[in-house]
Amino acid sequence: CTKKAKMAKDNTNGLAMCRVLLAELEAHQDAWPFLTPVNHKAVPGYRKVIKKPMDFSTIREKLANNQYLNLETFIIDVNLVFDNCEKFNEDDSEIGRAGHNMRRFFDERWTELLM
Ligand SMILES: Cc1ncccc1N[C@@H](C)c1ccc2c(c1)OCCCO2
Repeated sequence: CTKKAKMAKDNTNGLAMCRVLLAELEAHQDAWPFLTPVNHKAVPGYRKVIKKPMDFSTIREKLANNQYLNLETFIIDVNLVFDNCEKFNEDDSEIGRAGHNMRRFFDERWTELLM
């Protein structure tokens, strides 16, 4: 088993974990604000404030197009969803709370799967 073969196996395992984690994020009851791209026509100011929009359906598309090298690049996009949420929404708002709940859920799940 060469180093390269081990790396390839790790990436395969990592990508399998991305699929499991994404399915769980999409199924979460607090996922509703994050399932599709924010329509900037329906949300004034969003396009100006949020430089790198991201949502679960875009992550699903990127995963299907093999655009994630490994688990790490996937985690970066998921965290972008939650960082955008914190930037735009008050902590004490429906969407803000959903974002905090989803981030906590995600952090707990990927650390469980990895440890
Ligand atoms: C994650 C996020 N951050 C900031 C604003 C919106 C969103 N999510 C989008 C999908 C959304 C959620 C609720 C909405 C909405 C759009 O349409 C405008 C009317 C109110 O209802």
